[in-house]
Amino acid sequence: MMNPIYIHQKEILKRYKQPDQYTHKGIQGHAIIIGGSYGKMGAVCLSSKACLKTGCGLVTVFIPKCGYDILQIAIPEVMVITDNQEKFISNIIFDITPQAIGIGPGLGLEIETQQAVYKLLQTNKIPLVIDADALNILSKNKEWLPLLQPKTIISPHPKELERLIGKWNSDAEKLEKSITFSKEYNLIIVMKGAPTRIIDGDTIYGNTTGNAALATAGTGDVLTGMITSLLAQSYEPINAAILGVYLHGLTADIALPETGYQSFIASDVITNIGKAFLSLENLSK
Ligand SMILES: NC(=O)C1=CN([C@@H]2O[C@H](COP(=O)(O)OP(=O)(O)OC[C@H]3O[C@@H](n4cnc5c(N)ncnc54)[C@H](OP(=O)(O)O)[C@@H]3O)[C@@H](O)[C@H]2O)[C@@H](O)CC1
Ligand SMILES: Nc1ncnc2c1ncn2[C@@H]1O[C@H](COP(=O)(O)OP(=O)(O)O)[C@@H](O)[C@H]1O
Ligand SMILES: [Mg+2]
Repeated sequence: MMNPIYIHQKEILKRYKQPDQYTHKGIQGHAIIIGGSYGKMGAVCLSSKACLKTGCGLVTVFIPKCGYDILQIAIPEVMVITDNQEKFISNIIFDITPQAIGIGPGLGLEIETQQAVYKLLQTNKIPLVIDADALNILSKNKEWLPLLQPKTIISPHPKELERLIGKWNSDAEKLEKSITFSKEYNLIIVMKGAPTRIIDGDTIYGNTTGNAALATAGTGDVLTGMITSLLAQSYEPINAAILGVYLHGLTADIALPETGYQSFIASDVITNIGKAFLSLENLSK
């Protein structure tokens, strides 16, 4: 098995694209975040806000009806499309053409939601990030995996990964099984953990940022929004995954002296995305 390529500043600066002074929101990418269910609308709030704060020009969410007021009040910059169902998603239809889709945060596992995901995967050609319950839905329906477009990004935490690839007995076996899975379906796996590793076929990237402050509800939902944002801004999927994971970890490193491990929450990731980007800008000068 190959040694990991460690993602340090040098690796990041090779991949980071500086903003164009004359850009406008219409060419900064339009992303859609699909997720939410009754009691888990916070996951979509976090994900969509992180998506905007990572530089995407326009962000739309697709959520069940019960989330309409929540989203519009929590993040006025985000546009909202609702499902016909009140408490969960049952049919994903939207009349926009986004450049990237993030699906899964807070989505739930209702049978109708599972069917809606199936329908989307059957026709979707837009770059996609799959997380949380959308991954759990795939675990319950593994025969749908061949529907995924090449280089779709999946971002499982260890339990979600186990549901997808089965149990492992050592870290080496976990990596081996993940590489086999990545090659079989031609996927990029953001293998979340401490540290997070990114698997693209036989290539393993090891992230170098982040700390235990990230062990708190919703930080994964934020990461989904960040990676989706970079995809919508035309980053290649592997670069969106690498840069997203790096910046996400960097926010926790930047915030730690002020928040300590205990009081850091997922919203603090979002608050510090700006400083994380600025540190890249300073380095590239
Ligand atoms: N505010 C909101 O709206 C929020 C909404 N959210 C939404 O909730 C939905 C369910 O997502 P979820 O991840 O909480 O549940 P689930 O898939 O059963 O996994 C939990 C189990 O996995 C394990 N585990 C996890 N991490 C691990 C690790 N690093 N290392 C090892 N094990 C680890 C651990 O298992 P254990 O160790 O207990 O066996 C744990 O019990 C999803 O849609 C999500 O988006 C949340 O994001 C929170 C904020
Ligand atoms: N001890 C840790 N050190 C570094 N990163 C961590 C640690 N614990 C969790 N993380 C990171 O926090 C995020 C948690 O994601 P996830 O489990 O999906 O959370 P949620 O579903 O609540 O949003 C991942 O990016 C993971 O790598
Ligand atoms: Mg998660």
